[in-house]
Amino acid sequence: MADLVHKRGKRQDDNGLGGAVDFLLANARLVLGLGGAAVLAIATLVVKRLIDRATSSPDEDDTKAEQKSIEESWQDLSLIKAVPKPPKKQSRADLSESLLSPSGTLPAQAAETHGHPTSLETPQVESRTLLCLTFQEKLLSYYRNHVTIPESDVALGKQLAKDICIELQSFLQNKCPELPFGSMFLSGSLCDDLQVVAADHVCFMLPLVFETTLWSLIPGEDTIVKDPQFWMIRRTDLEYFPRGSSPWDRFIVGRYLSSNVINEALHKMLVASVNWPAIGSMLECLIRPVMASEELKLEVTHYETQLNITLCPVTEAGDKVLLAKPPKGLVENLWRQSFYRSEVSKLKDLDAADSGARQCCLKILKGVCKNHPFLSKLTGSHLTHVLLHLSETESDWAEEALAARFQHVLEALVGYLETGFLPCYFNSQINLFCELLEEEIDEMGYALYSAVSQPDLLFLQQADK
Ligand SMILES: Nc1ncnc2c1ncn2[C@@H]1O[C@H](COP(=O)(O)OP(=O)(O)O)[C@@H](O)[C@H]1O
Repeated sequence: MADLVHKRGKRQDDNGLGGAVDFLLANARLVLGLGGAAVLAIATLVVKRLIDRATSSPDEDDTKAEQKSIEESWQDLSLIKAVPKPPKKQSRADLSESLLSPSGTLPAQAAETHGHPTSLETPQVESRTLLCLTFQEKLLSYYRNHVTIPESDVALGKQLAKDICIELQSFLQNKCPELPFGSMFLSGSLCDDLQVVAADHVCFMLPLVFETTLWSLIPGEDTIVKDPQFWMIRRTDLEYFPRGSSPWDRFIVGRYLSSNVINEALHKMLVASVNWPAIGSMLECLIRPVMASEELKLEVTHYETQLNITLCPVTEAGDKVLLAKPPKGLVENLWRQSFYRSEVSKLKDLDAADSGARQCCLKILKGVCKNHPFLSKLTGSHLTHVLLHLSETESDWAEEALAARFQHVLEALVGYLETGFLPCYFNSQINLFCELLEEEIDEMGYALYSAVSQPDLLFLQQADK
């Protein structure tokens, strides 16, 4: 009984909070204007959902509660939408349908009609077209003024990284001459002209060379994780070539080469063995290994320049590139297949073939996501795969179609977030969203859903930062 009274009391509190949030949302538009209200609404909705989650009692029907709160959230969002409210209740599942419905003329469609105006077009469509033209200009100006990094900064970052890379390679060779490392090299967006806003991070790829006869790959689907993005590296022929025959045998757990044990050994060396102060003073910079990090990271300060370096142990097996980067909080022996090289070269090839603006579109999106309160978990890799999927159905990637394509990417992203599944372009069984939390997916969904009808919001939130 006391329990029931407690629950009732709690529900009343919840209602009070929910009512206050709804009142706030309904009135924000009057006080703050549309843009301000939208920003406030997204933030408020996330808080509301967190409150919902935190206060919902465990014995409630979880599925029902989840469905209701998603429905309410989309309804709340319709309070701030610039486009007319859809006639029926919106749910997450209806979203892409309504975004793509012919009755709700999209800015993207309007942008495409711009080049071919017909006398039948209503003034309403023309004014939308005009809006989109302005948006195209805004995108290009954002690209020039916020996204693009001065060449001198890129060159400085690369030079600094190269110098540190040489020092680290020679340390590793001296410290562990028995381990067959390949030549360490610089990689990532800084080297592929795909970095945005600031030249602030780079990867050191450290190749691990294995004896092909002693190691074999086990697909992730055949392991307990059942995920095709991950692989295990199994030691074979232990009967004929006992433990110790391979220099990598000391990193075996069970019969498998442990990515985690290799990372731990390297972490120890980075933190305790490398003489960073000496290397730093020689290169006129301050180098600090990051202690509490799941990845192997170095923070470098060189006058005004800040550079984050990630050391990525990597091995190639046939056409596969595997990183010693196990899935978060799961089996430690796993190796992650990286599609970085394939995705970047595919994108560049497509642009080269039709003088397309895919890379420009990608960089604008990366710029937007980089400092966005809810979108920072969307990586360059996620965005690249969305662009590659979209390139299958959209053929016009000329710069003049940038606003339309940008809009389409936002819509496609909302669609993938709805299902919580972003298929890898090179293997549709792999879900590139699989490591995102449900809350993160929801937050991104809200932010992008509102951005579809008001893409300016994305830039507004940047300016506010
Ligand atoms: N040559 C490579 N081979 C395999 N994976 C790579 C390579 N270069 C980079 N990566 C992976 O790609 C990820 C993204 O690279 P990064 O430069 O951080 O791109 P972004 O700026 O888009 O985040 C890195 O974390 C790394 O794991």
